[in-house]
Amino acid sequence: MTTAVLEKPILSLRGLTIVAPGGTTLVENASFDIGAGEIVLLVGPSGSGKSTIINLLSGLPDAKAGGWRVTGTLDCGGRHLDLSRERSDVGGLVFQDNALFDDLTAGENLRIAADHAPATDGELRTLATSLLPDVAADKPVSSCSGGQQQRVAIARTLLANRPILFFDEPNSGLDIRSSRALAGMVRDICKRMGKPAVIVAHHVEDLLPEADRVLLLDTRNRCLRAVEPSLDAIERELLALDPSASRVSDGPATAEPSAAPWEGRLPSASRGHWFSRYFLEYFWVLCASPLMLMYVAIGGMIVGFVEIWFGFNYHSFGGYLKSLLHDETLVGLGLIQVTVAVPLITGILVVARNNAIIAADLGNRVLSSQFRAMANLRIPAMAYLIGSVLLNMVFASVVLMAVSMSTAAWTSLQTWHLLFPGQSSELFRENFFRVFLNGGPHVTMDLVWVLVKTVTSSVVAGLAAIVIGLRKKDSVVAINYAIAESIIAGVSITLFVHAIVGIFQF
Ligand SMILES: Nc1ncnc2c1ncn2[C@@H]1O[C@H](COP(=O)(O)OP(=O)(O)OP(=O)(O)O)[C@@H](O)[C@H]1O
Repeated sequence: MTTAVLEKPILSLRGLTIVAPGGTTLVENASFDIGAGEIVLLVGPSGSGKSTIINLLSGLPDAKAGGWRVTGTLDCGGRHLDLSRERSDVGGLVFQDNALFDDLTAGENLRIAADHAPATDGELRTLATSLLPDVAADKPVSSCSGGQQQRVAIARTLLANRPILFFDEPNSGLDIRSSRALAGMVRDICKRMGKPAVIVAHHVEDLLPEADRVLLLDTRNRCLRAVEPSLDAIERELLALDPSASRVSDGPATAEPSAAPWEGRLPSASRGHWFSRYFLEYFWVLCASPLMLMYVAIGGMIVGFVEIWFGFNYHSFGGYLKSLLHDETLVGLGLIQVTVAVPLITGILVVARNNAIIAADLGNRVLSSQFRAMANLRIPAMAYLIGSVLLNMVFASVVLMAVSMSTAAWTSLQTWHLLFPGQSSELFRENFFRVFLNGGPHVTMDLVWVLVKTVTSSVVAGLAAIVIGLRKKDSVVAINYAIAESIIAGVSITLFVHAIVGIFQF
């Protein structure tokens, strides 16, 4: 472990130990100092813990959530933090994927950071906006180029006004010229602000000319140590840690990497396999998840209770004729429950929930370019995803209807027992299901109509959710709108289909 000795460090970290949830120690008792305006490159094998360290120092909750163990102390700006108890907030982090707020304009991304910063002076704002001469403040970030988005992300982090800047692989995916321009920009920022920057990078060549120091995360000794800031030296050190890596830090962090864990793990599979893979994924979420089953079961129970309770207690002839008209009332309530009430309520419940899921699922796939990736990889997205969704909407409508019908009938029976204690369940069954037990062609037709309206409303509502979900999405907010739209469209379609079929039915 090496501790750089600086006259006036901005940040002093002592005894940093990080243990990952699985029990792997990433660093042990590491210490380092960073001085004003310094640029430090943090290098190390893939998976060694570089991002974890800068996330931790930037105060990101997930760096310490879920079983991570961290110890060490940090001194920065006159504050002393015990990292085992306190969260560090000394770092402003530029995320690898920029993590811009895509529902805000470029200007708003900057303003919201400034508005939540401890203090931002005019000079800082000038510096931040000077990075964006070619970006209009009212430009949506989704229409900025990749380079512009990165500069918006850097400017936003500057305005957060934290003592140290952290960059997580800022030059991955940049060409040499852009990568050098980025390094120059970071140098300029550090000089003008007098703040240090720590850059996590795999491709260090273009960043090295601007770096003051290089720190290596040594996976063998689990320490952070200084390395000569030259490409040869860095390459040598990384190869020593991971002899199988052919290029700088592209190999995994394990001491003896091999392809063994992958052996036999990539068997080829037919299209049928992939269709069923997606089909089962949607089957679970749209049809068979315990939450869904519980949801429609409870829906059915409420219908079953309400129908019998109010059907008898608010009979048009009052309590006087309740017993006299008992049998015929039960017949009517049974017919309405099976052919109208349960299909309608269950249809609405299923479509509302599933349309939200479909719009969210497809919307996220659109936003994260998954359909483009599928097209590029010649994966038939329409067959796998859309086909699976529609088939599952049909399944869900029938299966869940059956669940809901059962719980509705059971609850009706229990409610009837409450109202007519001592009567036999047989009496209930004979009358409640009399129309269906007697059989006949009109009964079959009634049940066919139930099936028609159930499946039709589910498929048409599902199609609406698919169309809405597949529309272009620029932001998370667009997905939220799509979810709301698809619920409204789905429920309206269900009401409409049930009303129209009801007219034909009776
Ligand atoms: N949520 C998590 N739960 C368990 N282990 C995790 C979690 N997140 C990361 N890790 C593990 O912690 C280690 C360090 O991850 P980290 O992302 O910090 O590495 P890195 O050096 O930045 O890697 P790379 O250079 O490939 O981005 C890895 O071995 C990773 O598998």
